[in-house]
Amino acid sequence: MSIPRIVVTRVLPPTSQAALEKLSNVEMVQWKEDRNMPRDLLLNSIKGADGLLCMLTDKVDQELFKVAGPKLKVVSTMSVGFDHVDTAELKQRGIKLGYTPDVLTDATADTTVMLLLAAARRLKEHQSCGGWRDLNVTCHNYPTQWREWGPNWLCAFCLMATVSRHIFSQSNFIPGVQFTSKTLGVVGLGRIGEAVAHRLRAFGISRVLYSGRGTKHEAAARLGGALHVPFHGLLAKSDFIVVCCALTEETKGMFNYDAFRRMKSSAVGSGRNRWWMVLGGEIGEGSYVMGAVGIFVNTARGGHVVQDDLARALQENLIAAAGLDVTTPEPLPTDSPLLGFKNCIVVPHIGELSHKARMFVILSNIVDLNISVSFLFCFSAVSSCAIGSATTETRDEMGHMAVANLLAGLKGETLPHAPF
Ligand SMILES: O=CC(=O)O
Repeated sequence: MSIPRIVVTRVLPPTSQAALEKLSNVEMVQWKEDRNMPRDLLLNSIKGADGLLCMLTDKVDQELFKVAGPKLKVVSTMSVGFDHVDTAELKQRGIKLGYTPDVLTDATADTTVMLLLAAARRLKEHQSCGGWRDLNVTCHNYPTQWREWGPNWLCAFCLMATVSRHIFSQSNFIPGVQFTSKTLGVVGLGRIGEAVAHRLRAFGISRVLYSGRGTKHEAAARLGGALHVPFHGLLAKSDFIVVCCALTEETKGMFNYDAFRRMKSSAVGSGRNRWWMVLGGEIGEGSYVMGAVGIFVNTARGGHVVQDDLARALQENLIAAAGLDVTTPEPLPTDSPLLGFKNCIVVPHIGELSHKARMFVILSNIVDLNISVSFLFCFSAVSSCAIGSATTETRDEMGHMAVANLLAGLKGETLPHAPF
């Protein structure tokens, strides 16, 4: 019997890489550079291979299966999502699929809460601008001078802002909003969705709504009675919306202009909120509003969102703020309008950061806590960005699971972690 040939598209986290390197009786082609394996090289290498260990950034489509040929027995992806794999074609060819569920639930849920907090408390604008345009600060750096604390600083006194418009001229800071007594809408109450809701209950969220296929009685009960509602109901009733579902034909583009239009918003400037303008007279776009809700966070897949529609919704103040871990494409081009909004915080699906970029993020965050700037830098610093699961523990575990799936598949055994 010939030695099985495997293709591994990236260097794995240290301990699973070591395990991979110890394998005997396999012929391995591994892409060792700290960027995605070029497509033509992948196609070239996969010819006649028995197994593929890939990342969420590798497209495993008809073309790849065709080129691989009949020997391919297993595709092991080091990710929980497998929307990059053409599962219909894979099944038809009798190829097994391995993935890495569960281990990244906590890390991704933490990232979701981090983004929700950052968006809800307006971290990007408050931190980068110090709250005072009057001091001639730019929005991408620390202010040259911090304003002293005051009782109305960055707070939601709409009328007062109008009266003192000369003081607040041009400032368009929307105050933060806390979670207490608010409603959370979870799109997809799977493992990650439940973990997010569980965490946010501790922050004082009073009601959890969820949408998606079917009622999740057990998860709903664990959350103290989460309510299953239709998607449009969730949009209309939730103060915060988190996307935690898989990307499928059904969920692709589900957050379009119409969806954003249906979300709650207390941001000033949209037609629905004109009463604020009436009340507030001269209040400009995005001025002070009490408790801005209508916050959208996506840590699932960029494909859930029609990005131009999100930009338009932010532009028109249809929603109060957004937090994104995932975008289309990844990395997001540095000229994307989404990066320009003060109320849109974007982090690069940090899974595949290079060590250099990772160090830069860590250092810059520690040194000056300038999240927006450091992450922006990352976009241009690395070729492949994918954060949700980027903790050392999670990544190591994912690597081991991916190797175990690959080996089981090569031996024709049942994969330890398979989605179907
Ligand atoms: O996004 C991360 C994953 O699917 O593992």
